[in-house]
Amino acid sequence: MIVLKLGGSVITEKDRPETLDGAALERAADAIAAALDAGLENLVIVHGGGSFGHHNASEHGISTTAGTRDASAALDVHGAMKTLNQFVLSRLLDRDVDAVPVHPFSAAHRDGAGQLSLPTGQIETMLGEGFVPVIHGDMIAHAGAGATVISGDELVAALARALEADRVGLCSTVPGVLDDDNAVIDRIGDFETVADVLGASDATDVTGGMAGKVQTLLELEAEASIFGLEALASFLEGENPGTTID
Ligand SMILES: Nc1ncnc2c1ncn2[C@@H]1O[C@H](COP(=O)(O)OP(=O)(O)OP(=O)(O)O)[C@@H](O)[C@H]1O
Ligand SMILES: C=C(C)CCOP(=O)(O)O
Repeated sequence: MIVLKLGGSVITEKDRPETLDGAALERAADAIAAALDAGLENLVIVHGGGSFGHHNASEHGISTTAGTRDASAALDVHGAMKTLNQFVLSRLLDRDVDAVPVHPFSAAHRDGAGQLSLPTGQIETMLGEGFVPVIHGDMIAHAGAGATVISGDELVAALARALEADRVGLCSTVPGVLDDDNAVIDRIGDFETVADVLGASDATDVTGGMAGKVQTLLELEAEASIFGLEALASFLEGENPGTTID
């Protein structure tokens, strides 16, 4: 079982609202289709927002903790994420990947303590029937707060736990987590050691950028890799490119 996130920073032009990076998405779709053709099974794809979702959420003052009870604001963010999801699906379908959507707003929620509930029976059934589920960062109902943002990174962690993933990969716009000299850090085992070099995203981002990503992945039992688009094929072939978080 592999849970793979396509970072919004890779598949979109993150600093230009609602702009796809078509060439990057096609490269990612090529690598995924080739891996499936070569026999890869049980792949769940998660994608982030990039320039879809983050700008809308930021304009409405919505984050993972600050919610809204205004349905049109929630649907503005959700709609942007569904638009991006449609782009991802169509590029995969063009390559004969049997990709199908999963929209968290209709399935997941947080309780009053912020604890996430994400049903996965539908995803397991999709996998069992040979589909490739494609789920995305979204809005979800949040008890006491209206609706808040759920990041793709949080979905990756929840899915990795629930599906007992063997491998977890985050394909981002950087070749890994970078140190002060912009060199890729090979392995990260605790937050404190790298806290000084971890920042937010360079672009508008309501879910915490690299710091949030590393923190979420450190809580996972499974090892996770953060790598760039050039290393996606090698990750899908079984290697651990970029930075390993364990
Ligand atoms: N030490 C670091 N090493 C690498 N990137 C870092 C570091 N500190 C901050 N960053 C920023 O983190 C960004 C990656 O996080 P971001 O959340 O934007 O990625 P993503 O998951 O690909 O996108 P999205 O959140 O839109 O899905 C990089 O583009 C960079 O701007
Ligand atoms: C709706 C939004 C903004 C979700 C974003 O998910 P992420 O890009 O993985 O942080």
